[in-house]
Amino acid sequence: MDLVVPIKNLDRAKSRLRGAVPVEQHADLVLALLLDTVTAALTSAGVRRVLVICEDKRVPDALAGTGVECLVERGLPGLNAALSFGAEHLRTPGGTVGALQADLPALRPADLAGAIAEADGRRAFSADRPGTGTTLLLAHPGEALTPRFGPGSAQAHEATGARQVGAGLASLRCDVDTEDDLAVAEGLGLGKFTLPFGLGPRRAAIDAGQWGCEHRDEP
Ligand SMILES: Nc1nc2c(ncn2[C@@H]2O[C@H](COP(=O)(O)OP(=O)(O)OP(=O)(O)O)[C@@H](O)[C@H]2O)c(=O)[nH]1
Ligand SMILES: C=C(OP(=O)(O)O)C(=O)O
Repeated sequence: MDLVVPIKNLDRAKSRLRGAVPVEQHADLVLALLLDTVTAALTSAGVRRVLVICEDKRVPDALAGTGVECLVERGLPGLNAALSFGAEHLRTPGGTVGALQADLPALRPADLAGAIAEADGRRAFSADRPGTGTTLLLAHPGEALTPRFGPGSAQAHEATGARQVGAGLASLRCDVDTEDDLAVAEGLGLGKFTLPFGLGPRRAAIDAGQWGCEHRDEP
């Protein structure tokens, strides 16, 4: 099983998360979410290769030495095109390709392995917490990925013949689009890269006077 993970330009990515941290740390937070996701994925049973498709040269630099592969794309027309490009790069005869979202900082390798095992070689997807989006898509062995990510992608993937897996696997379903999502992920247990951006460490830094004054409770 080989997984492709898409990430756009770090300054433009995760716009709904803007303001969760001081503006100069936004790209670092996006990168931290990615690093926790892909390093967890690479240690999951059943996962062989993890390939990040990015738009930003800071990403391959940050992934150096992790074992996660990376290609910088230029000008592909959007998320699904980037995913298909990566999946075709990974595809081998009879091998399985999948797509994993880049914003799963609480991901536990056992949860990803559990979803892959539950799919048992069938085309499958895992929904996000609200149930409308997709955090993981697995193709049928040997077949193209045929991604349908975007608004309402859970239903769109179901319509392509994918069955839902991992309904009870919280860390796989917890994508982080908003500051509230970050708090939920923190409750599940953030990976080491995202941990410093959680509310707990930030609260401690605020109390110690080491955080941007716009985040202080008192003026
Ligand atoms: N390589 C690549 N990645 C993309 C592209 N478009 C979106 N992505 C990534 O695909 C994932 C889902 O993208 P979106 O839902 O559009 O955006 P987002 O960055 O998660 O967040 P918002 O800006 O808050 O919507 C994110 O990891 C994006 O960074 C693209 O054209 N190329
Ligand atoms: C693109 C998707 O997710 P998000 O907007 O949460 O990144 C999706 O779930 O298909």
